[in-house]
Amino acid sequence: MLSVENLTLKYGQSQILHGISLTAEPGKVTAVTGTNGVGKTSLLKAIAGRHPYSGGTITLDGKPLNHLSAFQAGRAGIAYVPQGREVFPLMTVQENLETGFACLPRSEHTVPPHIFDLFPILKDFLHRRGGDLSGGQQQQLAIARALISKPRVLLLDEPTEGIQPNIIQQIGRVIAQLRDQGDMAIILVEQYFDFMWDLADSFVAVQRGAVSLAGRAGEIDREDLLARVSI
Ligand SMILES: Nc1ncnc2c1ncn2[C@@H]1O[C@H](COP(=O)(O)OP(=O)(O)OP(=O)(O)O)[C@@H](O)[C@H]1O
Repeated sequence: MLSVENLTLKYGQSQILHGISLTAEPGKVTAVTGTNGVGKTSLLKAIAGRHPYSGGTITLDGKPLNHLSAFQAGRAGIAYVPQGREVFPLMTVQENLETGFACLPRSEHTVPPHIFDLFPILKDFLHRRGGDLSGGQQQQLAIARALISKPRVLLLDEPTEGIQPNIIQQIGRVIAQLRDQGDMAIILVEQYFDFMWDLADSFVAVQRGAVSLAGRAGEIDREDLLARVSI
């Protein structure tokens, strides 16, 4: 289980996260939602070692992850799918997938076949350049690349942003499949309300860098949550 406690984060003098706490359990989707600029991406970056946090703790299965670098976080089992996907446009799909090997020992540098069961289109397009894929295909590639390291925690930052509806559905099915495997904790940052409402096992609403509402599916009131994440 990933546990974040009282996390604070600053950009220069400006404090963005004011003591965020959440837990993400294996086999569950934890949705983090909120309007633009409340600090959702900053939270994921802190967990993924992409930006230093100024206070609080992050633990994985009880073991503190003390201000890890992105590489160390990857080695510890945390994979991050950034907002905007960050696919390398001039590299092929195969080469993009291979960048996911960075945190793995050389003996494990193979793309597991189940990646192509989840995303068959990537097998067909292995030799296409990343930049020639559609937005939805790039999103699938970005998730597949993150899965290469067999993470224990998968961080997804707005996977539906700018994606056509049929691919959104497909991405939803993949997230549900990964959740149902039972061994991966998934943190889904998402503003597409119905998508995350249908998928998540628990919810964390963030307002101005702090948690304003949190609870499990079934316990949380839909309208209450919706009101907190709407402009
Ligand atoms: N590198 C940075 N330097 C300074 N300020 C930043 C930086 N990155 C983000 N911010 C600011 O921090 C705040 C939180 O940004 P963040 O991207 O974490 O929010 P968010 O909830 O993910 O928003 P969005 O949904 O628009 O991605 C915003 O006010 C943003 O302008």
